[in-house]
Amino acid sequence: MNMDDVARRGLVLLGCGKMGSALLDGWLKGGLPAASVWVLDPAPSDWLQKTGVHINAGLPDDPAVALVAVKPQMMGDALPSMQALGGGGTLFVSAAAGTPLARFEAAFGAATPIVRTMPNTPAAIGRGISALIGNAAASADHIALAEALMGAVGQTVRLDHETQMDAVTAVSGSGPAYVFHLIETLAAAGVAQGLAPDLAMALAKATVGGAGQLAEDSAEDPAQLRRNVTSPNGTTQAALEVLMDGEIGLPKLMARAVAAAAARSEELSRG
Ligand SMILES: NC(=O)C1=CN([C@@H]2O[C@H](COP(=O)(O)OP(=O)(O)OC[C@H]3O[C@@H](n4cnc5c(N)ncnc54)[C@H](OP(=O)(O)O)[C@@H]3O)[C@@H](O)[C@H]2O)C=CC1
Ligand SMILES: O=C(O)[C@@H]1CCC=N1
Repeated sequence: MNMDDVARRGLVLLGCGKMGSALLDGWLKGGLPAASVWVLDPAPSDWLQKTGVHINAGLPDDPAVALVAVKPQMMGDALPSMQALGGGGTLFVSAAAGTPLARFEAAFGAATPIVRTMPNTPAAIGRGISALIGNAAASADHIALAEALMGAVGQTVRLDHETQMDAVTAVSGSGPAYVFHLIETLAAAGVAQGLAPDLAMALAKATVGGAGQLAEDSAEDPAQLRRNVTSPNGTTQAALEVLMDGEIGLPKLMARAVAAAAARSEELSRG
């Protein structure tokens, strides 16, 4: 099974908020026909209504995939609308944070193939990364289908253990927010140094975007790329002495932030 099967049999998307929209945007841009998509969402956005997908309409009998993208706290209300698809030929994929595979097995039966994934919002431009792990009922074909689906909007990685999902969520699921905050704070710091806000924001966005692309494309690792910018006793060194401070610098701050996100993911999993 691949994206052609998804186009032929259909994809049901439960919840089309920020993450569901980012995924759908990426799939539609990648060529998935709007007519192959059925979305269930109580308040469809203007953007969604313009896409041409089926919205809150009767579901196909045997869609290839049913993807869950509602908040963990909404599962109890939302999952019953997919009940009819459980135990059939449909692969369930969950993008929800802090919601174990066992939660879906309880809703749809342990024989239902379910893949848990953690995507991120750069999926909207085909630059996401999604980690995946399946339940016992998910065959190699099911995992391959989930990989094709998430691979259509970025990179994919397979996990060995579901317990890794808390840390993955904290690094790549939530990670775009940390980077957006870096852009905000870098621009604000430029304004504090006398730059006009528009100019500071343009510099910050291009710097983070360009550095991210360079880190992905370069044969050198990020530590070496950092050293390449840092002239001895120059301007970057002056800044890094602040950022890399052992007590109040970024390493400790980032470790605390990621630990807080992972702890929250684990807490959500316990219900
Ligand atoms: N945002 C992100 O960057 C990421 C999010 N995720 C996960 O994706 C999931 C969705 O998050 P996010 O998109 O941010 O949240 P949003 O609140 O933006 O989206 C959830 C959507 O589901 C809708 N919804 C609520 N109840 C139901 C229901 N009963 N049936 C169908 N749809 C319903 C909501 O409608 P309404 O607003 O009207 O309630 C909303 O449109 C979460 O589980 C989150 O953990 C995973 C990775 C990254
Ligand atoms: O903040 C959240 O809970 C979700 C999961 C990862 C990103 N957003």
